Parts: sequence; structure tokens; C-alpha cells
Amino acid sequence: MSNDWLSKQGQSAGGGGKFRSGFVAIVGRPNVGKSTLMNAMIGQKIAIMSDKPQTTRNKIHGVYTTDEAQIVFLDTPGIHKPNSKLGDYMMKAADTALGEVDAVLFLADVSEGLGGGDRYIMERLKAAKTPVFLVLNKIDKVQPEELLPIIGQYKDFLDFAEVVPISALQGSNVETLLQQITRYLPEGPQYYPADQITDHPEQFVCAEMIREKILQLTREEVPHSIAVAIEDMRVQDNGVVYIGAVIYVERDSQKGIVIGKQGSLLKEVGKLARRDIETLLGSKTFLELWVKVKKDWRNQERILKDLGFRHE
Ligand SMILES: Nc1nc2c(ncn2[C@@H]2O[C@H](COP(=O)(O)OP(=O)(O)OP(=O)(O)O)[C@@H](O)[C@H]2O)c(=O)[nH]1
Repeated sequence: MSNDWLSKQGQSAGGGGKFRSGFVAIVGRPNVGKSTLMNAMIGQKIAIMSDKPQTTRNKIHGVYTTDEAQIVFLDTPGIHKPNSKLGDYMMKAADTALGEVDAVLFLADVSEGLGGGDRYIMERLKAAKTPVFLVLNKIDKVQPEELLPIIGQYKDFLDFAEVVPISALQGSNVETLLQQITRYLPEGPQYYPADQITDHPEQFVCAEMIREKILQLTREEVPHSIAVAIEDMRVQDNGVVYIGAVIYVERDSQKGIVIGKQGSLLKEVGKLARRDIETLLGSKTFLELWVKVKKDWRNQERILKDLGFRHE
């Protein structure tokens, strides 16, 4: 099955004139709101969101298109020091993203203050030749007069091309941010059709939606050792999309938690995920879920590749 099996047909590119386009990376330590911002800008749920750190593991391209410009966003994995092979993959993906872009959005959580994680990332950004924006998120959590001194702390560390305070959750200043980014893009073609919001295969997005529901419904320490693989995805004769997905956990005890009493938790995961997937695909969906134990999958290269983690 090809990856773009559900992709919409391309539209004609955005003509000549002064059309601007380019690639923009979003970096920031875990939980600063990268996925929330991506969703606020693109206006559709494409990146997994949770209140647990380090859940954005793959690069997700979100594409924002207007009559004048197209911005292709790379949602980089949370940058952190690698402690397993999975960490290695994340670091490489992030570095690749930084080398290819027209601008970098460094997202920071204004309510948490400048921490070691922020410094670590800014240190790496110092080497970047591309303009770096300081995007201070979660301004809804602080008083306006607190903002300026905080901005000062960050500016002492790095020379930012622009500073834009926002609330991704409430959508404040997100429009301004998009306008500012557009000013930094070169003249260029429309890379993607206007109705395309992500160039990731729908399979990946569906798997992330399932993962998101598990994270929401399990309060235990299970989530970090969970991966979801879509094994089968096809349109049936009756027009219903069939999806078969396997949830990988590391231990039998985790399997029990994910399944729940008499399958209750898994059933709820399926119900909630199906709702989101139907909205994404715009068609009725039949979702079947299995839970399998794969010991220490995070350190097994082959399984990582099967699950779609790749060096590029
Ligand atoms: N109050 C407030 N909360 C926010 C805002 N933006 C994001 N959040 C919350 O912060 C938490 C983390 O947001 P995510 O978008 O998942 O963060 P992330 O940076 O993508 O996290 P990783 O996937 O771990 O890299 C969620 O609970 C969001 O609802 C904001 O502007 N204001």
C-alpha cells in the first residue's frame, strides 16, 4: 500500500509574482507547547498533545498556505540529551531539521522561567545560520508586566531575529507570528497543494491519535514505553476505512493496564481515537486494536525502523 493513498489531488502551484515559501523548524524543550502551536497555526489536529513530556517523536510537517505564502513547518522532536537509541533518533531528526530551514522558532514556556533545557537548546542554536525567533508561549499564565524582564533574560543569551509572545492555547498573537514568519521567507513556489495540511502519511497521524488517547486515559507510568503501529489500513467495499493497529508495550503488567478491566480502557481508547480519525479522514472508520508485549523495543534498531523512525 502506498503511503499517499488517501492524499488529495494536487492543485496548481501558486503562480509567479511575489509568492513566498519556505521551511520553518519549531524547537523547544518538552511540554512548552510545540504541538499546541502547530495545531493553532494549521487549524487542525495533526500533532499529538498531552501533558506528559516528550511525546512528539517524529517530524510532523504542517503546511500553512495563503494567497501570498506557504510555510512548511517541521515539528522537531523534543531536544534533549539522548539516553537510549530512541533519543539518538530524536537528536538526529532535530539537527537535520535545523540545517534545512529558512527560520527557526525557539519556543519557550514563559510561566516556567529560563531553565537548563532552554540553555542547552539555545547553545545549539547559536551555531545555526538561519534567523531564530524567540516565541514565548503561555503568556495567559503570567501578568503582562512580567514579560519584559523575562524576554531580557533570553536576549542576553542569544541574538533573536524576532521576539513574539503568544498563547498557543488561546490563539493570542498566533496570526502576528505567522505574518512575521512570512516576512523571512524567500520568494518561492507553492510546494504543497493548498488543501494539504501534512505530508505525513495518514497512517502516522492515525497512530499518533491512538497514542494520544492512551496517554490521556492511563495515569500510570506506561505511556513512555508505548508505540503504535498501523498494520493494515484500507477502504472496504462499503466505503468504510478499516484500520488495524498494534499497541506495543514493554511489560505484561503494562499490557494489563492498557487493556483495562474486561477490555474497558482499550475500548475507550478505540472509541475516542476513531472519532478523531473519522474527522481527519472524513469517512466512517472501523478501528481494531491489539496490545502486544515487545521487551525493550526502544533499544532495538530494527523495531524502531519498522515503526517508522529513520535517520534521514
Ligand atoms: N496555559 C497554556 N497552556 C498551554 C499553552 N500551550 C500549550 N499548553 C499546554 O502545555 C502542555 C504541553 O503542550 P504540547 O503542545 O503537548 O507540548 P509539546 O511542546 O508539543 O510537548 P512534547 O510533545 O513533549 O514536545 C499541554 O497541556 C498544553 O495544553 C498555552 O499557550 N497556555
